[in-house]
Amino acid sequence: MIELDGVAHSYGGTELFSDVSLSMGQGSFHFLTGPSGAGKTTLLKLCYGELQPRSGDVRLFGESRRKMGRNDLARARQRIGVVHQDCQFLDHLPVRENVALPLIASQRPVPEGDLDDLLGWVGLSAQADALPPTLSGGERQRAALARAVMTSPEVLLADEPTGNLDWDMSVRLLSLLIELNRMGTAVLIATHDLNLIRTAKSQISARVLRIAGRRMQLAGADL
Ligand SMILES: Nc1ncnc2c1ncn2[C@@H]1O[C@H](COP(=O)(O)OP(=O)(O)OP(=O)(O)O)[C@@H](O)[C@H]1O
Repeated sequence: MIELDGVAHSYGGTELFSDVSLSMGQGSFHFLTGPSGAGKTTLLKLCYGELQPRSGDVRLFGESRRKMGRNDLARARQRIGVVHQDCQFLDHLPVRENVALPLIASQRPVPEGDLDDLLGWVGLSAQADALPPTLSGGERQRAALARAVMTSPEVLLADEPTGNLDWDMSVRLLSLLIELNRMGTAVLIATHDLNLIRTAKSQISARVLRIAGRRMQLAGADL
């Protein structure tokens, strides 16, 4: 579904990484870990076509990113859900409208029953009419996850989705991501949290990739 083949990326002439390859197939589960600044967010941006690689190829659903026009890219991105690290919301709109935004923005109808189900799934039914600034960190992350899956994406990319959460809330969020994966969504989570990775690996089969020193490798068996 998403493939990176010998990809390199640099900012302002400084190479961040090179020769990175990754294949996210249907129903796969990947973790991406590595030190701060190694390029995890950048790699996620390459995976959803936000950035073009300096060299190598990125294929989204079989199509090379280089050959995709704006409409092709928009179509591919409708099949990819992204939970961003900073999970921004429109603060003047209630949670339910924020969650529905991907449909509203692409002028698609919002099935209210599905929206209610989704809010229930992430445990935010009681907060549906609240404004984002009143949410806790865990509630914000769950609202961001609900928004990312509103369009039933085939792939979900999550950038540090448990970044500011306590352990119980991290495990709760992880269980939602695992449930989504069991329903067939390919999932990639960028995280520093090795305990989270170990917890996930006790429940599902996941590949753990580590990006460091400008290269990406499979992490050791202890992870
Ligand atoms: N648009 C940009 N222009 C220039 N440099 C950038 C840009 N985006 C990121 N960088 C730099 O590239 C490096 C990698 O950033 P990136 O956010 O991909 O790392 P990361 O592994 O996700 O870090 P963290 O774990 O701290 O979130 C950092 O040194 C960052 O400052």
